[in-house]
Amino acid sequence: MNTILYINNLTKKFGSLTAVDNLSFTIEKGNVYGILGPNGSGKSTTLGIVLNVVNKTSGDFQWFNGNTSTHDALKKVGAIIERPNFYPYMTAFQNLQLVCKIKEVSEEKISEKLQLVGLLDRKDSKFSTFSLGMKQRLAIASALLNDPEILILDEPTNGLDPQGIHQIREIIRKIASLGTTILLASHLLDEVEKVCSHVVILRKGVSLYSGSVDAMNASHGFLTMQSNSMDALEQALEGNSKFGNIKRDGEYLIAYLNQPMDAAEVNRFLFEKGITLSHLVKRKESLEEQFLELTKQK
Ligand SMILES: Nc1ncnc2c1ncn2[C@@H]1O[C@H](COP(=O)(O)OP(=O)(O)OP(=O)(O)O)[C@@H](O)[C@H]1O
Repeated sequence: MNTILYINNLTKKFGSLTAVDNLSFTIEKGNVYGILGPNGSGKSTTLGIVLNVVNKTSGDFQWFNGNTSTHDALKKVGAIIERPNFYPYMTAFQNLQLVCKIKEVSEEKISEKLQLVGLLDRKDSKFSTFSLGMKQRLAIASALLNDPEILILDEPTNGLDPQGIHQIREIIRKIASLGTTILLASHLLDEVEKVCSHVVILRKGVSLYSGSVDAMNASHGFLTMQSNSMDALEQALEGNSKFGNIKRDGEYLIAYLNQPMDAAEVNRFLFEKGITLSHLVKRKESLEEQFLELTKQK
């Protein structure tokens, strides 16, 4: 495995508030990672720490197997963590020329990157005439000028209209397909589901889930049940390790599965315990339901 970033027990406190709490995860080359969480869950703080603009309180992180200093490693990182800001009276091309000078890279890359973000035909337009979506696309082109190993984006589609959102997501997918690793922070589950292969779900700085989006989708689902003896039903389910979280929801009991189990097997198990069901429905949670469930708990 080719590790791009390794984060181990990272913690950031602002006074008494713990913004990032013992966070650990690893970014491997070639994947698209999402840090997903509601506002204030610590996404931007985490990105700030690994980009050396926020000081950590404890824990560590290591870029590229620790073979280079963070300062040198960050030369191989492209990041957009603020609203795109360029010179308004200069054209897209002129702005990127300036970035090339600062980054000490060849201007030959400019057309290639403008093409990638769909702005080549607007290269001679002034930045001030760009829509927010175009500004964001120019920022992506700018961050890619030195062909970074990883592109970091903080809420890349914030404030954009549906078409702008679609364009940015398509561009992210294209960049990933060309081999660049991507880390993006988002509060939009839908965005992470559409764009990312891996996800770290944060709530109040704590990681609730870390793994592939597919594995999360492949949860074993849950059952909604009703019986004339709800207490006996609850007790029977609690005594079987195949069931995880069990909770009352109005007249129903909801039981999440730890392992695969079909409705017939559940029915048989309960019947053998002397419990008959008046309602039994098995459902698979959507990623959204899982996300809401995860961020609600604890
Ligand atoms: N400089 C700071 N001083 C004090 N508290 C801060 C500072 N920066 C962030 N915080 C707090 O840390 C917590 C995490 O903030 P952070 O911006 O990392 O969350 P986020 O998940 O990126 O949310 P958002 O999408 O709203 O920016 C919040 O409670 C925030 O108020």
